[in-house]
Amino acid sequence: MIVVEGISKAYNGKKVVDEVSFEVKKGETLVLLGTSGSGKTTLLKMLNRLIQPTEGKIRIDGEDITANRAETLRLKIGYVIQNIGLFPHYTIARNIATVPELLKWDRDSVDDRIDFLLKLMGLPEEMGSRYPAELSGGQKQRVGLARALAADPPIVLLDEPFGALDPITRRQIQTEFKELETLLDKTMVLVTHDVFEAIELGDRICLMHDGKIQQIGTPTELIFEPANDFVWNYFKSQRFQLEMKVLTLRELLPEIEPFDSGEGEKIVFNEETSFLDTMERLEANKNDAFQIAIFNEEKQDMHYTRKDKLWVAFNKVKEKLIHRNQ
Ligand SMILES: Nc1ncnc2c1ncn2[C@@H]1O[C@H](COP(=O)(O)OP(=O)(O)OP(=O)(O)O)[C@@H](O)[C@H]1O
Repeated sequence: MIVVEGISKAYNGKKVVDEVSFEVKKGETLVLLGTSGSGKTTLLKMLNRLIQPTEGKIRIDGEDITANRAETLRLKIGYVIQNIGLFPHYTIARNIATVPELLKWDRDSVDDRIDFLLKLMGLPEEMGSRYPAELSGGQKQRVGLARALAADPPIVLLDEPFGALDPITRRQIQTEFKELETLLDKTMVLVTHDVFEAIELGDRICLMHDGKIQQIGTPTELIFEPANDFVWNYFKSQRFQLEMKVLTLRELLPEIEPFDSGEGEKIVFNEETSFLDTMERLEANKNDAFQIAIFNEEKQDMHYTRKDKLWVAFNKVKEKLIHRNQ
């Protein structure tokens, strides 16, 4: 667990991070979202002591992070930096092996770990002997993540980990990232200025502006219960799509009228799929004569319905959320 208490950073007397406090629970992903220059990267770098705060305290699992040497702290914190930052003169394998080698793992364990991580990231084994310049942007990004995970750190900090990727690759890697089992129990803090990425990956979002937290909460809270005008305006231009993105089929389920014709094509969705992703997948399917099956993993149960009934449920749930907050 990470506890940040009244952290500030000032340059030339101006606070670029201004008395920020929050907690990140074990296994939780907190996204730092905000406009350019709002202090996200500075805040992230204070968590692994790359930047020294002007005031405030940071504790990890109860211990002040300044209690030990910065190098010791960094060994348990994986870090994916902006623009990937691979060492150009090292092979991919050596890049991935950086931290295990610092930790003086034996050769066989390092080699096994490299093989495991290349596989995990969907990269071919032969890539280990290539150099960063011989990889595509998406492949480099995967290597950057593999390197951060190399020594299996309990905490991972990610600064724009999918920046510099085209939107299609970006989305694909985000989805893969979300499904990586290795990351399930990790405590993560991720910086992005991409609102959809924040909703996709964050358990909670911390929206920053001018060095201050404007709101911290679940994606649904930020969209449907904005704390102030800044938060409302920040999401305004994409509001409708964002409403579709934060609501999952699980949240709509109580309002979805069942429909089962018993025949015809069925498209199966997991409950955790967002309404936006559901609709995009349905739009891509030209044949309208299908049924929708929503799978509830806990109950191992299927809920059958139709596209128009999903829209009705979405509008009902949205109305309820809006009214609750008036
Ligand atoms: N070493 C420094 N000296 C002076 N000012 C700095 C320094 N580092 C950062 N700043 C300023 O602090 C502010 C916050 O920068 P930071 O990089 O944390 O923002 P950010 O939210 O991560 O932005 P971006 O999304 O553009 O990366 C900016 O105004 C920046 O110019």
